[in-house]
Amino acid sequence: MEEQEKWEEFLRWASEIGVSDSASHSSSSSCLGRTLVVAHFPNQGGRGLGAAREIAKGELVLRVPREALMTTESLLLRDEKLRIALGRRPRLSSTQELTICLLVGVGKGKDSWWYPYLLQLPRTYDTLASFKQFESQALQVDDAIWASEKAISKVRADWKDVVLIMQEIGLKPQLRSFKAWLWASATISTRTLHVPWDNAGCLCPIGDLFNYAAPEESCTDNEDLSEASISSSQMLNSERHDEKFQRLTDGGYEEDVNAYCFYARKRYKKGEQVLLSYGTYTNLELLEHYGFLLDLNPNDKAYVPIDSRVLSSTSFSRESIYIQHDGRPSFALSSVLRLGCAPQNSWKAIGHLVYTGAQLSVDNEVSAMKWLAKTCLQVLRKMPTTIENDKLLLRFIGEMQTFMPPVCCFKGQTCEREINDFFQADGVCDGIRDISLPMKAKRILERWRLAVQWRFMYKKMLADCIVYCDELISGLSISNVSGNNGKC
Ligand SMILES: C[S@@+](CC[C@H](N)C(=O)[O-])C[C@H]1O[C@@H](n2cnc3c(N)ncnc32)[C@H](O)[C@@H]1O
Repeated sequence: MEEQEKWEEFLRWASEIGVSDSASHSSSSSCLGRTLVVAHFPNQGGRGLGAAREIAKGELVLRVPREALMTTESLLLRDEKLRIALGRRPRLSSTQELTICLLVGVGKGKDSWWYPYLLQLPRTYDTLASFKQFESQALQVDDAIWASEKAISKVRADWKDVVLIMQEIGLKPQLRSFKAWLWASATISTRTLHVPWDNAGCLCPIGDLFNYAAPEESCTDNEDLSEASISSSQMLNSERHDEKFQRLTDGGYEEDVNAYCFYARKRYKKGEQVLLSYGTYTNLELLEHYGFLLDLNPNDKAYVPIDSRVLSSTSFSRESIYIQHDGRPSFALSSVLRLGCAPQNSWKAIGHLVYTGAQLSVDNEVSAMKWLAKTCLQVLRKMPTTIENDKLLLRFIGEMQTFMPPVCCFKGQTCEREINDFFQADGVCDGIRDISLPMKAKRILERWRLAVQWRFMYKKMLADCIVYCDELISGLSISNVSGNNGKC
């Protein structure tokens, strides 16, 4: 079957089971077309859902009935043998169960009820768990390397746990392999949506085509519902779901209608991509769970080492002490630094002031900012490459992704060693012919690009923090001098 045919078959199947982008009932052969269309958005997730018309903020844009959702429960309902096998293993995690169920579903081929949906799933993913040693090392920052190594060993341990069960239930050897497990776990990690009855969540046909945008803090007034040109029934829906604007995600399972419902988080023009917030994630978390990064992520964070004595003398959690995406210290980081730069014997007495976020004194503020700038600089200096090196390397990787320049092109470049390491990495040179890279090498190249982009953005946050601190210090010094002048 041609790709187009498979796709139309999928939309027909979804329409027949009640998936719809329209509030009014329709017997159309496609579940989309009235509010949403599938389109390609090269810089924002590739395949995604675009607005088929102007969409008002708060409007219901898609409804996926419970029957269409692929969950462990719905899969087990259709497979008694599997239900009995899993029933005998109560120690499996809900995600392990769903992963096995998904592989069993894939193994059924055309006999699976979800076959048209399964055919549309991506073949590969770039989540941290799929990183090999070369890509993990390319992250350069210990915490990030550790996160990727942890993700890799977790997915392997989960697989080892269930190999016997998969054999027992007669899963074909290629579906029992680690490669298949990695694929199924990444499918679940990147595509499941929350449901109240299962921690593993659900796979939601059509609903999982929404690409991600980070949640915004507040919605602008000029996008108010009253201005939107929506019908009264849509308005009713909008009013009913007013509270959803306050939430971090804009879709959810609704018991009263037995369906997963998705709402527009803002007004969309025709043709614009309709995006969904899966939650608040740093770039490392996005990479870990979804295999991509945002160039501009308002929730990104960089952690710097802090003296444990200062840390333990406040009640701020370690997670709250970070540099923000724009280089500014978080409230907790500023507070902790102010305390750390004050004499230790005064910590108890000034603790309450620190929690209010107030500056203690100009000198204290300058010391805190100096300490932060110095720490960022030390961290940057310890990195194997600079921001400029990474920028250049990203350019080279981009070029290598479109055409393969001869290796001698990189001779003498600062990133020559890392490029050589790429060619030494497992699988890159297998089957390499003149200028075209084999598929496996292209996958490694993409994951390497993500790793370099991640470390580049991490370093950029530290560099921006230095600029922020320097500006603050000079501002404070000027006002201090003029203040002193005034006194004199
Ligand atoms: C739920 S799926 C969204 C649909 C997906 N693009 C598809 O073709 O099926 C989530 C995946 O889409 C991609 N994605 C989503 N939002 C993205 C974004 N803003 N930028 C880049 N990739 C994104 C990532 O690969 C992610 O794992």
